[in-house]
Parts: sequence; structure tokens; C-alpha cells
Amino acid sequence: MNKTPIISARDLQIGYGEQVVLSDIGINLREGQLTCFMGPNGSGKSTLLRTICGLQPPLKGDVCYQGKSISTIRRQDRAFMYSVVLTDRLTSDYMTGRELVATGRLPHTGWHGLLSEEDNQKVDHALEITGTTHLADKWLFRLSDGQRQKLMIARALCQETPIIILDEPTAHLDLNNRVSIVNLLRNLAHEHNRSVLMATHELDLALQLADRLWLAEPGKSVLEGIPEDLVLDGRLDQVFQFKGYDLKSGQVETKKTGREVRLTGSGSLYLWTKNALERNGYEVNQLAELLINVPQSPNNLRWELNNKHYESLEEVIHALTDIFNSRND
Ligand SMILES: Nc1ncnc2c1ncn2[C@@H]1O[C@H](COP(=O)(O)OP(=O)(O)OP(=O)(O)O)[C@@H](O)[C@H]1O
Repeated sequence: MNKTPIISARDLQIGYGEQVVLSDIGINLREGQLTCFMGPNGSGKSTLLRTICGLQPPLKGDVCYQGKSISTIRRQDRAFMYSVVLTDRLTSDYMTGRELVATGRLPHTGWHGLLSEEDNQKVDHALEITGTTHLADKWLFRLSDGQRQKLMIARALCQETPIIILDEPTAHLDLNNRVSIVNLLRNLAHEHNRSVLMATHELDLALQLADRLWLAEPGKSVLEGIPEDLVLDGRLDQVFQFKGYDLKSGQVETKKTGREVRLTGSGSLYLWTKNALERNGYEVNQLAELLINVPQSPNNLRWELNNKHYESLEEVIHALTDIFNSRND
């Protein structure tokens, strides 16, 4: 699945006046894909997004839309190419959710700004698929940051552009909303052939759901590839310089105590048991002598250790502490 790049750049350099943020950038944004743009704080993600949108000029090189330099494309024409959800505050809070979403139709309504029946249906549809219909009549200043963020995404949908660019769209959202927004963006890419580019710090979601990653390497350039390649060949590690986080297992590294236990069992009960043990400094080793039998079903939560039964992992950890402490005495 090698889709055509809709946005591309070669030898691009970005920054502010004398301050070069990233250089030698060669990037392709592909049609029908979700691309997540990641990198440490201050590495230049927002700067590159703004440069791609034509909101700030590159220091060197050019960004092209279907091979044509965006600097030669009129601003009003760009509104049919990109919809943008940046982190800047809204200019006015004195409008309703629906009015905000409807501003996404402005490039289509002409100078009078009046919405046709079809425009209204598109606003309704965008509210519906972002789960914000209940916010339509609420004043923006009465809404939470997360609710506003979802309306901004609805507004971008309404604009019906081939490219959607978002800067940290999940920043204020709770877990369910973060997952649903990233899934929504992925569906827009796959089912509606949009090119979606989002800067994000959501490593787990990006590794699972992005078609491609762009990685901003601080002070250097942008690396590009599919998530698994970037993990396996070490480029993700090179960019983030992970400390205390094991990327391959997706786990935070905990202090090892040299205390080992063996586990039987499977599924989520096995995983949560392992999690509790490792968080408390125990290592799971299938050759260890001490055995814990993990319950088979969540309806019967009983762990077995040394012929005794425990009804919570907290009790199991206490029992293990006693066993290992008595061995050291
Ligand atoms: N308006 C500006 N003028 C001058 N320098 C700026 C400006 N905005 C950002 N910078 C600098 O450019 C660099 C990149 O900032 P940018 O906001 O693009 O990073 P980012 O990767 O989006 O960071 P974060 O993950 O924290 O949002 C930083 O060193 C920042 O201080």
C-alpha cells in the first residue's frame, strides 16, 4: 500500500529568524493514511505543522501540495486543501458549539456566509460523528477544554478538505475520548481517503493506530517510517532517549530485587498479576521455584501460593514479602 504523497518537502529547513529548529527535512504525507508526528517537547512539531499549513515561511526549501509549492497557492484556496486544529486559543468564546462547527463551512458558503440546507446537514453530521450533538447549543465559554477540542475536530470535518492537520488533538481528553478521537481520525483517513497528520505525545496509541510516524529528532531532522520499523531499528529510541521505559514491552522499568516467582495462568489475569509483581520488584521467571497459580476466571478471584489461597493481589504481595523476608532472616 504505497499511497501517493499529497504533501511533500525536500531539504526543508524550519525555524525562527536565526534560530534553526529542524533542517534537511524530507517528508511525504500520504493519501488515505493517519500519520502521527512525534518527538520530545520543543523538538519542532508545531513549527513544522505551521510551516506545512503556510502559517510561517520555511527558512529554506519548500513545501509542496501535489507537487506545487504552497507559497504560490492563494490563502483562500488553501482553505479547500487543509483544515487545521492548532493549540491556539479560540478568537471568540461568545458562540455556541454549533456556530463554531459551522465556521468550517465558510470556505464553501461564499461571501454572505449563509448556510444552505446541505451545509446544515454537514454540520449535523460532523456533530454526530464526533459525539458532540449535545454541545451544539451550549456557549463555548461554558465548555471544558476537551469538549471544545472535540468541537474543533467537528469543525475541521465540516470543512471537507483532503488534508486534516491537528496539533495534539487529544491533549485535554480522558482515555475513552482519546481512543475514540484517534480511531475517528484513522477512520477518516481510511474510509474517506483523507490525509490526516497529527502531532501527538500519545506513544501507545500512535504505535497501535498510525499508518506512519514522523519523528522530530531535536536539533536535527525528521525521520519517517511505519511504527514497527522505527521501533525495531532503534530510531524511536534514538529520538526519545527513553529513560526508565522499556519500549519493546511498553512497560515502565522497575527496580529489580532479584526475587523471582513462577506463574501459571493466561489472559488478562496473568498480565495484571505480572504487572503487580513487577511493580513490586519481583521478576517473573518460568524456572523459579516459588509458584503462584493465577485464577482462571475473574468470577473466582483466588490466587494460590504455597498451598494457601488469597483473594486479592495485595494479599499475594504481602504473602510474598513475608516469604522472602523470612528466607533472608
Ligand atoms: N514564536 C516563536 N518564536 C521563536 N521560537 C519559537 C517560537 N515558537 C516556538 N519556538 C521555539 O522553537 C522550538 C520548537 O518549538 P515547537 O513549539 O515547534 O516544539 P514542539 O515539538 O511542538 O513542542 P511541544 O511538544 O512542547 O509542543 C522550541 O525551541 C521553541 O522554543
